[in-house]
Amino acid sequence: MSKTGLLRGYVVANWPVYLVAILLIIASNVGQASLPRILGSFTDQLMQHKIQMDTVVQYSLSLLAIAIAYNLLFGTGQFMIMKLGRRFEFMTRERIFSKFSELSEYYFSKQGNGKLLSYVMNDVTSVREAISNGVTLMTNATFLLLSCIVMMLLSGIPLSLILISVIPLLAIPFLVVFFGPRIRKRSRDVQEALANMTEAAEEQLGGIRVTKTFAIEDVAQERFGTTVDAIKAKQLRLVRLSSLFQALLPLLGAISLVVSLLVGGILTMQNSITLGSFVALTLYLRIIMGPLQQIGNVINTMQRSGASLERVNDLLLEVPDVRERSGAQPLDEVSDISIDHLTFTYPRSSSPSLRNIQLNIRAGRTVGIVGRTGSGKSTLVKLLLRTYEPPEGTIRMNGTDIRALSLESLRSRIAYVPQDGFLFSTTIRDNIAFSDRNASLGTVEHSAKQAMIYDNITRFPERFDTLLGERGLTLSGGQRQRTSLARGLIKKAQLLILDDSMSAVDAVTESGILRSLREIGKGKTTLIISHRISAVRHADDIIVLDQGRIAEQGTHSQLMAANGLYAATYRLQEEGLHLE
Ligand SMILES: Nc1ncnc2c1ncn2[C@@H]1O[C@H](COP(=O)(O)OP(=O)(O)OP(=O)(O)O)[C@@H](O)[C@H]1O
Repeated sequence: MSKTGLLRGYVVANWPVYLVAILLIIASNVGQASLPRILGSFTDQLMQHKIQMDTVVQYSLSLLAIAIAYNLLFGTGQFMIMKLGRRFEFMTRERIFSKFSELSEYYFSKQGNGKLLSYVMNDVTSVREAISNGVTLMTNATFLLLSCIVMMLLSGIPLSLILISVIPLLAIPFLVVFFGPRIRKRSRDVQEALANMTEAAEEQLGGIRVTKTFAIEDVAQERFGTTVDAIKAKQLRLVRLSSLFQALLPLLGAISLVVSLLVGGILTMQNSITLGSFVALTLYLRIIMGPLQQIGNVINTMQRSGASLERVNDLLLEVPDVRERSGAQPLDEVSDISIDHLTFTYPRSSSPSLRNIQLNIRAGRTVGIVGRTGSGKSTLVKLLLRTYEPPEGTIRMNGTDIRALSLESLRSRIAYVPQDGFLFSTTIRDNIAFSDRNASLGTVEHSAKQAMIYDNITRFPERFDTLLGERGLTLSGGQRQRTSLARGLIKKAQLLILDDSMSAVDAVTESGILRSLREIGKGKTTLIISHRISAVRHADDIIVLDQGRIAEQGTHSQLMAANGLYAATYRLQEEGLHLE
């Protein structure tokens, strides 16, 4: 797809409708362009005192018929084009959203949500305006102009007079060529500044609680002000240029009217042309002024939307970092997982986050992963889920490289519970039954019990139908974490990964959840990542990560006997518990 392929594709797919709409607009213009001719001939008959009452009525009815026909034809054509524009808007928003679902975490970490929202809102609207108003006005202006010139010739106005009068208009294409690209460039700058502002607004709103607790509203305001100032400057640059362009076109129209008055007036005085022709000529030029103003407007809009269209196209052309190979195999079940010489460096990072990891996880076992913050625990999980692509051949499930598996089958076999489980603005029930919308209330309740959140939920007046988020209740950090845990536990997956998912619960609740996990974990492979040794001590195998390497590995008792990093951490945490 080229830079404008999205729009071209749409227009090509809908060409019959566009064609009919454009023909209707053209027909309406032809009708309107006959007005001055009729008025010119009326003037001539008036001058020759040939006018009777029935002629006056006839002329009036002709004008009325033209007006009605114009409105019907133009209105229908415009409606068809506007409708296509709206459809384009909806379709593009859907395509952008589906692109968002395709793109990987790395892309989102580079862009920021505000910028992406700006694509969906500002850019798509701008393109829609151009293809709705733009196509209508451009067709209208071009054909009204052409029809007027043809009608002038048909009205018996001498060709030389028409040519002299329209000479100033020949400058229009040059102005378009000069101003067009410049307006487009400045429009792109404005759209990018708008995206930055949306991003800044989103960030400031997201962090408003932190800002308030630190009492630094002034600093936040100033930061936001800087992004607004950037838009102001860029928008001013754009407005200056587009206003100049828009003013020049009617000026050319006015010059052409002056020329026609001057030359036409002299010719009329010399009786070289009739008064009717003179009236018709000036009326035609007057009619042409409208389209000229419109063309300026439309070209401005089109240049602006051209910049937006390029941005939307760039987004749609973005190739996801993690993508499925052609012929990707489905993963039927997760049995053994083998990790072989896995070294991984994040795209914008200079040093590896994981170094030479060698690990075999047998089906049905529970593996604990502990390690200091930043030791690479979550990175390992992200690679298992292919949130980031692991190097070729380093992670295999049932002997198959996970890069050869279909993403959908891989992820649907894994229930992943992150530390900060995002909850949607819907009911608690819907949040828990996220992977299976048809799960019965009984199943949802069972998972809530396993995640030790059931009692909290039943204390809310609306129990599982309690709304969360913007229009509902705000859960505490620990409640949120356990609701997210219930969402993971309900998923019928063979591999369960808990990534520090119990960090915000107290020791008693944690031991309750661990009891449930031992029950749920039967026949499942479970990975428990935690800072707290209490969460992993009963695991079949425990990995201690340190600076991206496996520093120690064994059961709790083996690691305690080894008296290394694990044992030291255990003693420290036990001490902490006693102090509590
Ligand atoms: N998206 C990213 N881009 C670049 N570097 C990253 C990214 N995510 C994590 N890192 C880096 O990779 C290293 C390991 O991070 P990781 O999140 O895996 O640690 P962790 O052991 O899970 O830490 P914690 O216990 O604090 O969650 C850290 O040095 C971190 O800065």
